[in-house]
Amino acid sequence: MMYKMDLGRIMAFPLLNARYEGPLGGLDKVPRPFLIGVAGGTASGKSTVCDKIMEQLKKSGLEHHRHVTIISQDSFYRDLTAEEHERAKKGEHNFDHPDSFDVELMRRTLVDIKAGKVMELPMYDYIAHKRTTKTTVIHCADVVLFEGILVFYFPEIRDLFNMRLFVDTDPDTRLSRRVLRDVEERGRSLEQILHQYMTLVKPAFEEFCLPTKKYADVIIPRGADNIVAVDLIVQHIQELMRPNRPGRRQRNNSDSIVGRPH
Ligand SMILES: Nc1ncnc2c1ncn2[C@@H]1O[C@H](COP(=O)(O)OP(=O)(O)O)[C@@H](O)[C@H]1O
Ligand SMILES: Nc1ccn([C@@H]2O[C@H](COP(=O)(O)O)[C@@H](O)[C@H]2O)c(=O)n1
Repeated sequence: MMYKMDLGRIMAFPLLNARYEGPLGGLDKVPRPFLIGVAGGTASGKSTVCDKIMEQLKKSGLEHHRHVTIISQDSFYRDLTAEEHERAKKGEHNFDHPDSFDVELMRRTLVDIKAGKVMELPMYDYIAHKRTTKTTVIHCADVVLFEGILVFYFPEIRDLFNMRLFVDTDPDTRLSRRVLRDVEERGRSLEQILHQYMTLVKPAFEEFCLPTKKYADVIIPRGADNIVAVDLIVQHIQELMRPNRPGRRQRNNSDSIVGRPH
């Protein structure tokens, strides 16, 4: 019998829970889905890097075999109280603090995704400051990219990743991109953006996001402009997922890929 479990608007359909082995038969020891965490400051290019990785995995002809999905940590913002909502409208709610996220929901959802469950995740509306009725469905994914400012902050989330990337873009570049994006796409005034940035976003980046860079397997300077880094990452994923790869094994969380920074 199919039943629907409501996880605070994140739904799981356990009937469809059978682990998808795909056209390649056994997966050897490479975990599927292969879960990649992508962290970095606001407007560093996390989403753009994820898009490039997905695009290149598809371009390489793997689309017949590989399903790639991108999820945003923003789908896991806690619901705001009426009072918090009023503050958010003035750029005075701290969306960059770890307490802004529903970490347990995030963890359960990622664990379910790793277990092969079909999930439907709500998308986030930055104008209304809440999750929308629009959803992304995740099923049969071979590679899942999970991007967000604090995806490496929580140990219980960090430890779930098979690969960790940190997008390291100059703060001036990030601020200028954020201003343009938030005016164009998130319905913000310049004054509100700068006030929120200086009082909340920048201090939280320095306190909570930047220190998590040390957990990355690969640091990507300049984000999606760094074609070499993106190419190397894609090649590595392809190599890991190549069928019948000799010596393929489950990655230990302490393994380095290009070199773990200290
Ligand atoms: N390499 C780049 N060159 C120019 N603009 C970029 C570049 N990377 C991202 N952007 C733009 O900057 C903004 C933030 O990028 P995005 O990938 O959404 O960052 P994040 O996911 O880290 O917030 C977007 O408007 C995007 O189009
Ligand atoms: N209602 C919201 C929710 C989040 N933010 C800001 O978004 C940033 C995270 O998204 P990125 O794509 O930039 O990584 C974060 O810095 C929050 O300040 C917001 O302004 N309003």
